[in-house]
Amino acid sequence: MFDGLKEKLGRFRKDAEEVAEENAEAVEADEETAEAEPSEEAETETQAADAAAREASETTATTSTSTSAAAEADASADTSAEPSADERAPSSDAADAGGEAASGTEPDTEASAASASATEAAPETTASVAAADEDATAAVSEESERESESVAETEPNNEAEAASETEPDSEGKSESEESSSSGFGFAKKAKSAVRGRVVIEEEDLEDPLWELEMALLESDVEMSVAEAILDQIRTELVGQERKFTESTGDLVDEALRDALLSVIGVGQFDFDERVAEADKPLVIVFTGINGVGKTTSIAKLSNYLDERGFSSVIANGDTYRAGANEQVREHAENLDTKLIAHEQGGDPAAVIYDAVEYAEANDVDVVLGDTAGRLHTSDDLMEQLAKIDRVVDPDMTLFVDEAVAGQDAVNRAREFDDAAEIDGAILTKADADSQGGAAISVAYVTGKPILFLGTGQGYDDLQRFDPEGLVDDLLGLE
Ligand SMILES: Nc1nc2c(ncn2[C@@H]2O[C@H](COP(=O)(O)OP(=O)(O)OP(=O)(O)O)[C@@H](O)[C@H]2O)c(=O)[nH]1
Repeated sequence: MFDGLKEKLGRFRKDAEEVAEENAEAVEADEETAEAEPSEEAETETQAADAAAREASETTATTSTSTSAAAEADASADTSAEPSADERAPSSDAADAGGEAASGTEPDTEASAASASATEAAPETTASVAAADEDATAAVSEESERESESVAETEPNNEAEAASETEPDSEGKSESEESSSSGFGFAKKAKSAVRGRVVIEEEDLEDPLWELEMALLESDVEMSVAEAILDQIRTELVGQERKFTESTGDLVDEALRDALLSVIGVGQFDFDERVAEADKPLVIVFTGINGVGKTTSIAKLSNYLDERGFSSVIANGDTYRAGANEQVREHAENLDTKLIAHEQGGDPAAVIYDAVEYAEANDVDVVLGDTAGRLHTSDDLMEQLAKIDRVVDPDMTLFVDEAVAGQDAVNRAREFDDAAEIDGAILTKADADSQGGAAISVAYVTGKPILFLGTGQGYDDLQRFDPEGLVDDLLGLE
């Protein structure tokens, strides 16, 4: 059942999960960046530079923190693999915001950490990077320049420098470019990670969502329903800081599950409870077009009620089609259920009325009234339905159509509901439907619940429609 749809939803889950996972990884990596201690090796190699910088800072004013001074200091410290002046600008902001300073100096890899520190500051902590950088900046004397240079020159073979020469500041740049192009600031990412949360950008989900929309439409899901599903996924997944609990896959599944449930579950009520609590007899009339499985569904429902301890009488209100009485009689005999029928061409409202009287006289719990399959475009047949409504005033009108009819079934449900208001729907032949478009759309479009699915030709092949169970089945979450 609905295998094609399952496959399409599976594809979306995979794509969206990958996107979410990418972001989650980025957050984690950045968080490490923000908090990482530099390696011992890098620290040792840069102790001299650190000392020089500190010495210089002790002898000069520490309040000078202008960017131009920083650029000068950087220039004088001079290494081939220096981060850009901008990235290293020791503004007071940078000194305050450890995360951003870390981003600039990139101490998350041995190479870049060493590169940054060897030139001017020991990255004992991100704050100290900024502070030392600031101090070194202030120290623009020839002496400190020479000291820094000599320190750098005395350790020409260290691994860090070699690495920094072969890997200049490209990493730092690409990361800052990445941050700005995604509109997803590093600070926010890091903040999210620190709080154990993950943020997903709408643009990241654009492709998977577009593919999901196409997949839903291909599966005959009504356009407004597909849009409602997408909107809800967007609202739930995008831009929200969500607890990064189990996995990003769970996050996507949860959003998709909620979105599907919100459209599939519209108007649900407990059918069995309604029957149990109703004044007897409860009168149910069935509407729908020819050949979709109305008569078979009535027989199945009679069997379903019987299994739950409710008696029923079938009224053949299909006085229009030759052979209809024989078809229903066969079911009634098979199920040992009372049948009320009139001659072909009789008044359907009168047949159902008789069945109600029979039920009242014989303590029968439920009247199941068949009607002629009619095209929703046929005015007199639709008028007959209105007459049944007036004469019998049924407690429940159930619309029956084929799940396999997809979009057509959805349109018919809407039109029948307009002509003779329905209380719910039965979708037959769900066993032969791989798309699931009608099952997903009918309730949302009509505002009335799908109550049963026909899943075969046997009397037992009638399932209570269970939105949660269906969604879990569609998502393989059972
Ligand atoms: N596979 C499958 N076949 C079904 C299901 N429900 C009904 N059918 C078959 O669909 C065919 C039509 O069913 P009917 O009950 O005669 O349809 P109807 O809507 O009463 O048709 P009219 O009496 O012409 O209005 C029959 O062969 C049924 O066995 C179902 O859930 N699954």
